[in-house]
Amino acid sequence: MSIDLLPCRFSFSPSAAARAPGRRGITLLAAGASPSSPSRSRSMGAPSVWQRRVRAAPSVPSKQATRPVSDNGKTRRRRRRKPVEEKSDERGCVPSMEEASIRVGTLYQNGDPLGRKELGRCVVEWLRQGMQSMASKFASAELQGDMADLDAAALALEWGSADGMLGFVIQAQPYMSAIPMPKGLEALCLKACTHYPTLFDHFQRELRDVLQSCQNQGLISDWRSTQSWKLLKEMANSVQHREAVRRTVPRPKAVHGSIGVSTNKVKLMQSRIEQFVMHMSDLLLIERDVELEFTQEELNATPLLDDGSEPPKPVEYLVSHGQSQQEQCDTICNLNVISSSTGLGGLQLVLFRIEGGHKLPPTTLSPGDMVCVRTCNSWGKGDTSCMQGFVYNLGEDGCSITLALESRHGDPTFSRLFGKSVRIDRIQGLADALTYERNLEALMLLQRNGLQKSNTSIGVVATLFGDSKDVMKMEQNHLTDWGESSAPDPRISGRYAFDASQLRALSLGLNKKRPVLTIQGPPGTGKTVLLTELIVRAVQQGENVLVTAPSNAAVDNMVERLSNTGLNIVRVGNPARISPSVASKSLAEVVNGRLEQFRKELERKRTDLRKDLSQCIEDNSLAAGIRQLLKQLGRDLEKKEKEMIREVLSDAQVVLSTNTGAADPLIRRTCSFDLVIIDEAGQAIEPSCWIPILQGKRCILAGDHCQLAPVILSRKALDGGLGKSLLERASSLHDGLLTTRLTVQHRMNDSIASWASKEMYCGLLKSSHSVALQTLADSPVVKATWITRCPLLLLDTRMPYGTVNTGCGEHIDLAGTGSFYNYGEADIVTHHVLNLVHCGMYILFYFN
Ligand SMILES: Nc1ncnc2c1ncn2[C@@H]1O[C@H](COP(=O)(O)OP(=O)(O)OP(=O)(O)O)[C@@H](O)[C@H]1O
Repeated sequence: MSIDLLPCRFSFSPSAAARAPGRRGITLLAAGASPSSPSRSRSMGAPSVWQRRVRAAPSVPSKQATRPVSDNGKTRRRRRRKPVEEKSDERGCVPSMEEASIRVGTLYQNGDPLGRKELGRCVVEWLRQGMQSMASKFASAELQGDMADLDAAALALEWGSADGMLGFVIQAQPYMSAIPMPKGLEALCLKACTHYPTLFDHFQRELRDVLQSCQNQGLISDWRSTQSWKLLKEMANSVQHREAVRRTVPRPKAVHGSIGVSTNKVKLMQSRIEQFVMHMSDLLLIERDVELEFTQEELNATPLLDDGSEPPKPVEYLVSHGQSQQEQCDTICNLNVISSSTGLGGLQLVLFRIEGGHKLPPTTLSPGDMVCVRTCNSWGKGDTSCMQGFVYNLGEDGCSITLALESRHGDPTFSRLFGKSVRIDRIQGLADALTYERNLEALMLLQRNGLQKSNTSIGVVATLFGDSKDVMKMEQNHLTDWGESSAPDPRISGRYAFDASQLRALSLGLNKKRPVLTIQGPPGTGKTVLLTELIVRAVQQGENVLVTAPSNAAVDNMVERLSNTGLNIVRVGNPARISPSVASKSLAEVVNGRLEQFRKELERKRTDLRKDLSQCIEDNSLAAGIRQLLKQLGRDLEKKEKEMIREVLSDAQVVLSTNTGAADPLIRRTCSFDLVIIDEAGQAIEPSCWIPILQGKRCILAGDHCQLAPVILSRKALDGGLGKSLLERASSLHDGLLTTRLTVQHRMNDSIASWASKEMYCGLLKSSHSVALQTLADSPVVKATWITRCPLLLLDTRMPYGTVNTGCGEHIDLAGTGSFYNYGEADIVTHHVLNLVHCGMYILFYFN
């Protein structure tokens, strides 16, 4: 998973670890924050399983320092590694032909760590270096004293679960990808670095070495009594861990019977998946590094007070005189934590007020905005470590703001907020650690489970990674069917008179035996209308549906459309990011609504018990009993909430979330879906689509890859293919078998549509006769003038012979943003819009 697939040179340099995130400016400490490559000088994230509790520490033992030390303090060199190190110095670690030809498929799948025999020395050495870097990071946290903040029990608990083990594998990836893979052995490396027992084995060994080295340097007295080692042992003793590493029965092999193709073909598919996963993981990491870099630039760009003008009263100054700075930067300084409570889904809702009871400065922050939260000094200068959160709401009194944070009490960074001055900054491009982790996790699940018999989406995976012959074979074996559905005639719809291309899409989409359908629809061809109809009919034919989209706005749009269909729908997601217009369908609101009575009753009991407690004269057993009862009430509420969430989700006919949101354990653990529908799929990167897809038996992707593509910041990731959506990839597979096109647009005058049709859609986009000739003047509220009768107006700012009109030349922004300005053109557009408004367009717009 390295970016550059160079032949490996195993001359380990401590720089990989020394350039650890903690050395650099800001360290993002979001809950679930994921690591970025520790060896990339530009990256700044840090391992999340660890980092959730452990801040990146600067000093990392070097290779010399990590040399094993015997208990008597003398250096003991590990004999079995010596030849590798010596040889690699001479010629690099170039695999032999024999090694390079090791078939990944021949590796056994049980829980024993993979050894040198299976992996070969180059891969073993590669693993060693990656795990050494991770172990060094962990040990340095111990040296820094940050381990004291660790909630060891919680960490052990987390580790001792299937999720925790997967989490460990994910956390290890950046360290592994920081080390170039031995050339020709990439698939083997990928296999090894996703095999939990192997990774754990190497990590354990390296941590021991690092700690021993610290002892040798006099930095710790006894490596065995360090917290990190004890914690590791505790984890290793957990039942889950032991089960995972001692599984002697091989994992169920990919069963060709369930997709009807030969074992060899399944192996080929698996190796295609592995290559895909490796490539995408690389690209995700590259993109994440650039996001982090961008984020840091934004954070660094947040202006601080001018050093030369020291204000006498810093808080007053910031609140009054510093308003414009704060407003401009969407920053609020000098906030204090007032209270915190747990919201649905485990989010911490933290209420902040400005010190001294001042009003908040004017701000453009609004609910749903992503912010960075950190402590600051009285001059507003922010700390280097920050947490990620969302604006939940702004207090009506204008003095408070509530943020939803994913971090919890007990997390060092979270706890640090209490009693301190806090500042929050809106960061437009704040790298979302959780999204990165979830995308990566989806890729790993695809690789690990994609072709397992137990995987409900095996048909989808086989279709998207098999060749055309495989797809034909699946059909011959009656496992799939690519024809139209035999469901009730889709022409009978109370809502729309669908055009022929829409009817075909409906019919294909309702075929339960079709694993994949992509619906490509140019603008205005009725994708949203069609999906709504499809969902209603899918539910009618007994399917339960997961609907996702890359953005919250697109999901909310679908929620709105489905709201009046009578279906039982639930919108899952961060309440702060759900549009108020559909909040009534959100999981939080539905659950809260159903629990209202229970809560009231519980509150009444609590009040009575508190009254009783206040009447206890002594702190005797009666008082203790009452306190116990109060605690029990809290537990009852938590339990009831969980039950209710489960009930609401399993009752729902349609669950809606963003692609990333579909990884929410609430959905994963509670629901299984017959059909997954991804709207605006042309705007989603492929890894994110695998999050929902792996949760359903079949999938439908709708969108238009000729419109907006996924937003990718890194040129390298874009060139590598991260910007190519699954919609686009699937449309070109199997001679177009997976795709259908909507060809009639129902929105605009034909003069507009035909231009788009010619330029973008090979002339295939036609206009519905109901709109083909319509102009603004046809509206009863718009005055008919030449402007409103003109369906397409092109304003050319050039003079005859090509010279540009005065004032219409382009100017580059002198501030160096790279933006261009054209005041002349802006004037012309303003003038035109004013003309339209005078003709009544405002009223038309208002009613439309
Ligand atoms: N069969 C139809 N008959 C009449 N009107 C239709 C039909 N299908 C779609 N429309 C109308 O066409 C317009 C565009 O539909 P819709 O928003 O579903 O298209 P879309 O493909 O999702 O658009 P976009 O690409 O902008 O997202 C809407 O006003 C819708 O009511």
